[in-house]
Amino acid sequence: MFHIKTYNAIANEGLRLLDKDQYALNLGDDPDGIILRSEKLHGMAFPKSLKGIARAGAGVNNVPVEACSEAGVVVFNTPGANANAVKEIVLAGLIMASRPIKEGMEWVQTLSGDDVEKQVEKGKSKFAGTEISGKTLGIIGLGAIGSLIANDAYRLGMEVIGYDPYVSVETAWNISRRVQKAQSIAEILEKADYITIHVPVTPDTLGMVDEAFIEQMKPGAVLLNFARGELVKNDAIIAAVNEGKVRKYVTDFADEALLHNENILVFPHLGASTEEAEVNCAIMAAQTLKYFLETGNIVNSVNFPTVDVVMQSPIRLAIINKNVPNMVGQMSSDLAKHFINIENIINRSKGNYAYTIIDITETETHLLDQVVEEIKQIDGIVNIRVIRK
Ligand SMILES: NC(=O)c1ccc[n+]([C@@H]2O[C@H](COP(=O)([O-])OP(=O)(O)OC[C@H]3O[C@@H](n4cnc5c(N)ncnc54)[C@H](O)[C@@H]3O)[C@@H](O)[C@H]2O)c1
Ligand SMILES: O=C(O)CC[C@@H](O)C(=O)O
Repeated sequence: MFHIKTYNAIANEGLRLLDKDQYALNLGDDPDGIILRSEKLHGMAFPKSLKGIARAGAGVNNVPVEACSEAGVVVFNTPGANANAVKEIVLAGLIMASRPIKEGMEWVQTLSGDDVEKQVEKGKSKFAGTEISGKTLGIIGLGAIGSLIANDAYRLGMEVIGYDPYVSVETAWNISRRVQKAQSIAEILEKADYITIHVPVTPDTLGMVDEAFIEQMKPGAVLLNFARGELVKNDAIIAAVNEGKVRKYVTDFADEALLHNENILVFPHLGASTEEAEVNCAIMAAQTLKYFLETGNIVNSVNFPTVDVVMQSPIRLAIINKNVPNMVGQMSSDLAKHFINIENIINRSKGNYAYTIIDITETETHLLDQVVEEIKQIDGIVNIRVIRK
């Protein structure tokens, strides 16, 4: 029986994939796996039982990924599962930044009398806006979300220019050839009337929108941030909005300092909040975690390499080890010492850690226990799991 702890509202369509005869949900303090959305796990002491954490979403900055690697906990996310939801809200943000729709709708509710229609026609000029068609949209980060926005903004009549020095080949294939490729962020800032950012928070991107970034923007440009609050220095953007250098700042990340400013549109982290995205993310998170717990195979991990091998032997050893020389040699020789036959072995690394799967022939329990203990003693082994078919 695997124990799974959940945080935040995880759609039932995902949770119901964890069959009741094999999985217990939110029972006890020793989970094998965690499924969460935006709950912050920084500072959490990991129970020894914990093997995997699945983020039902794209960003993993609420999970202490490095500490997870050290503890041998595999962290997964759900690439692309909520991208369409974010794309749609960004398109709404582009239009809301261009036309005072919300203000107009609030005003119309204040009217009364038989001549509401006449009052509307007389007063509506205060709510005229501009169009996005013909304007230039700069996109920083052409991943799952940025690439969808690029294609649709182009279809809506915008000139689109994108910057992403690490774009994946798969995503690049999906981006319309009409989307121009910028060589630098400076090129985007020089040309764009609207700038939208879709990069993860990393040491490189943290606070990327600062005074120097804003200084390079076209006067009166609009900035949209549906990626993460930490990417933008709030003091800098508030000052720029107040001075009129930035026409509007549209963000999905609330902070008290951003509220009650007519030129800052704050959404309550709604980017992924659609029925479809919540279901997609929950299903992908549950499937990925289940696959890992049951087979040891890793897909969609942010801290360990993809290792996806059909299990053809009765016993699998799934080992997390430091990425240092001679780990596989030492593990193999421990098995050889006990005349245990290896049917398949694979070792892949990602950064400072590696994952090794060793499929072996049927082995008596006492012998298996002994060899597992010996492998655990090898310097550089983080943890080892025995999975039976
Ligand atoms: N508002 C929300 O509810 C919501 C929902 C989903 C995702 N997000 C945020 O959006 C981010 C992007 O999501 P995604 O699904 O598109 O992820 P993704 O991994 O598919 O795309 C991220 C892209 O950013 C690029 N990138 C990384 N560093 C860069 C840099 N310095 N300059 C330019 N490009 C860079 C990568 O190459 C990649 O193509 C997530 O990390 C998350 O923080 C927010
Ligand atoms: O779960 C959510 O509502 C937000 C998820 C989003 O921030 C993400 O990074 O995918």
